[in-house]
Amino acid sequence: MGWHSNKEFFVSWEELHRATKELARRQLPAEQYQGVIAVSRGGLVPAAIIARELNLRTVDCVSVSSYDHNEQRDDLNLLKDVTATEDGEGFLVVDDLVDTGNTLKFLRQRLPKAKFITVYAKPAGMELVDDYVADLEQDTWIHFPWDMHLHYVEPLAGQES
Ligand SMILES: O=P(O)(O)OC[C@H]1O[C@H](OP(=O)(O)OP(=O)(O)O)[C@H](O)[C@@H]1O
Ligand code: HPA
Ligand SMILES: [Mg+2]
Repeated sequence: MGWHSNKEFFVSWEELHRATKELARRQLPAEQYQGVIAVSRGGLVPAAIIARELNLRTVDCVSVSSYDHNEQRDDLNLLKDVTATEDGEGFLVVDDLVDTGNTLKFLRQRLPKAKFITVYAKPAGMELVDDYVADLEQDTWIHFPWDMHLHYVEPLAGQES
């Protein structure tokens, strides 16, 4: 868990789909875009949904690796670059969330003309993103559906002490 906080926010597949479709709706009209760039890996599922809703068939991805320095991920480098565009003009860059903003700060240098959108945003990174659907407090850890598994929970009556 490392730098995880006490508060947790669990996102189901259905809720992620709903929120990402809402994000797509806000990007209309679709004709202003040439394609979508997913920020791998968290942005892959949201980017697929955005591309489907906006009928964009050019989908590229970018992969960023980070190193932990005193719990701050401040040293980023490109593991996989974008080939679909030089500067991001006419492209939507999609990620699952912006937290500290380090990932998007780095990608804005690479793709200065792109529009950056995320499904969720925390306060520290909000100004790095052009649009998002829901904001959460900085000390809330978001759990995405691909990181989870359904499991049994005891009934309330069985939890009485
Ligand atoms: O705003 P930041 O503080 O940079 O944090 C947000 C980024 O961190 C997570 O990705 P991560 O690098 O953990 O990799 P993953 O997408 O492969 O899970 C998340 O998917 C965002 O891309
Ligand atoms: N959840 C999942 N991945 C993350 C988060 C989060 O809250 N912040 C940075 N990467
Ligand atoms: Mg990511």
